[in-house]
Amino acid sequence: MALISSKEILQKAKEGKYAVGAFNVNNMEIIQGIVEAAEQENAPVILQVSAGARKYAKSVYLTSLVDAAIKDTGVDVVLHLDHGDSFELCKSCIDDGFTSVMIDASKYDLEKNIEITKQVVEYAHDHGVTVEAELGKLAGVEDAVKVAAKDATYTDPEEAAEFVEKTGVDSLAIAIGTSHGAYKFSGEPSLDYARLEKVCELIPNFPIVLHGASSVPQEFVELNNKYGAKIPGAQGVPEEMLAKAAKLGVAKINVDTDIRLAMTAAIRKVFVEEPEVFDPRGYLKPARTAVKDMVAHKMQVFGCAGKGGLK
Ligand SMILES: O=C(CO)COP(=O)(O)O
Ligand SMILES: O=C[C@H](O)COP(=O)(O)O
Ligand SMILES: [Zn+2]
Ligand SMILES: [Zn+2]
Repeated sequence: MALISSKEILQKAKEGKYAVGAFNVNNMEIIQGIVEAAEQENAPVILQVSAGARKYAKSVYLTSLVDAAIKDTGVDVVLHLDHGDSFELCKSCIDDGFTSVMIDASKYDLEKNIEITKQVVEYAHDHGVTVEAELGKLAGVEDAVKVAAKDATYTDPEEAAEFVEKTGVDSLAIAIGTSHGAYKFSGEPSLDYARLEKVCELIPNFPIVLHGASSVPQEFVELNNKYGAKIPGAQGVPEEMLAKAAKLGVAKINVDTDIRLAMTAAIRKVFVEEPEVFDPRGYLKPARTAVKDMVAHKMQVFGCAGKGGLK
């Protein structure tokens, strides 16, 4: 039981044609819910911290809580920086004890993205830390975009191969039609599987990462709306599409929005149905259980349940 880098678990996932779930964490209940799900399902697990999460909770709280979760459950955990936007932030997280970092320089041109990513890879590998990078742009991508626009934002497979070769990065996030948040598709959900297959053909045995991969389960959306939320029309990536992506070569699948939806629905339910409750444990306990159950289900969908290090 330890904090581990993502090297081995993502390599095994790639070989086994399943994906490891990477879940965003912001507080104790979220960490507990996820790690308890990993224990129950005996699944490998990645806990990821965004710059915003680090600002909200502070590295020292998050790293201490993750240490406690490992002690409590015996589960191996990867502690990963999500969407690091500079070398300095990645370095700071490595110095804080993170075992994996993402350098997201996808907003820059290819040359600058390669340059910044290489700098992070050098420092990270010196410290036994794995690095994820990103090529292509996710945000604002619609399934109905015209081919020219689509080619400009989706990841170019040839460029991906060049990028991996030149940077020495350990995994790569690509854009094939997913996007962050609760509103992913305006029409029918669709992913560019052909592009994913091409990337995997050009860079074999290399872990591909899918961001913006929440499913936005309609049961959570309806529960939230029933108890006072206003999130009409929220739509995510259907589970069967994620299972297919994992089979085709995606080894890490990122989930944040579904955690938010599951937690908030559980809390709203208590507030509406039990208005006499004002002890935070009264609503945070069901919220934690909702996270655990949702994450355990994801681990089955991604195929990583049963692939963990527990005896
Ligand atoms: O990609 C993510 C974090 O990096 C999360 O994506 P979602 O918004 O789909 O949960
Ligand atoms: O990719 C983004 C994640 O959902 C993290 O979101 P955040 O920056 O609001 O913490
Ligand atoms: Zn993001
Ligand atoms: Zn992301």
